[in-house]
Amino acid sequence: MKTLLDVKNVSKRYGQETLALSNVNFSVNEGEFVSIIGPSGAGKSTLLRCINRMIDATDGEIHFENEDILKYNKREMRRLRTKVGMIFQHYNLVNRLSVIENVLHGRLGYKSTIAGILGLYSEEEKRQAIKLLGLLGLEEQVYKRCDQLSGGQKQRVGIARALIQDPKILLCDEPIASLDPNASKIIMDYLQTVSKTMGITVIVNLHQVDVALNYSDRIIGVSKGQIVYDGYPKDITTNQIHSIYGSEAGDLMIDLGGRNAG
Ligand SMILES: Nc1ncnc2c1ncn2[C@@H]1O[C@H](COP(=O)(O)OP(=O)(O)OP(=O)(O)O)[C@@H](O)[C@H]1O
Repeated sequence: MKTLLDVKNVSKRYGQETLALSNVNFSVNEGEFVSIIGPSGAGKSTLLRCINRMIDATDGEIHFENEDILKYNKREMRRLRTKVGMIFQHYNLVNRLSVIENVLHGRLGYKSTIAGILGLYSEEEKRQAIKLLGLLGLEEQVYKRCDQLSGGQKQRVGIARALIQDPKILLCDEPIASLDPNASKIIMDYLQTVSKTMGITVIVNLHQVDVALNYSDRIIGVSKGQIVYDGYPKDITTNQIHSIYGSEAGDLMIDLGGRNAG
């Protein structure tokens, strides 16, 4: 297995008081599906934002395809961003634009500013957008405005927009937090398909422990900015879930099927 991402001794401070990440270490292999779980404020979003350099880690190294991305200049950062697809809780779509226009925005990282502003996309890019929307079950929605879609459909547009970048990795920050259980299942199934059939690595921040256990190759548990679990879903115990969630654990409905009690 080839390592795609290697996070070494990463810390992130906001101002003087908040140490959001403290000496975080983990690596992710190509094609792996990893869920990051932990209570509110544990540092999950901060971690994803450091990986795509939306924010800068205060300390440590982040290697992506064996290069330290914290040393990247602007041009290298632009190249990195085309390889990293982002999926957001609130979709981050332009609601007044059509579905296909939103998907094509995923190509902007490959274009000059002028071509981007003028919305100049090739026929091949448009064909690819329509193909991806078809794969995500949105063939009927291609020319609709995004504000006419359900939450689950919007998130599928978000996935299509990320995939048209031709990414190596998808970073998904609470992708199902605004969705009902049915729509959530559809989104998680698509993310799993992306990982298994396209070989794209997926890292997903999740609040729902049961979903993380069902879908992931690996679980990373974060508490107070530190990794407190890194292993297979099948090996996680109720005690470990309690140590990840602390006092919030009692509110979680976790069914480990009696396998890992203790
Ligand atoms: N821009 C910021 N400025 C200052 N502090 C911040 C900022 N963003 C996050 N924090 C703090 O850093 C810590 C980690 O926050 P983060 O959003 O990464 O946690 P999280 O695990 O993603 O939480 P949630 O599940 O609620 O989204 C929290 O204490 C938060 O208040």
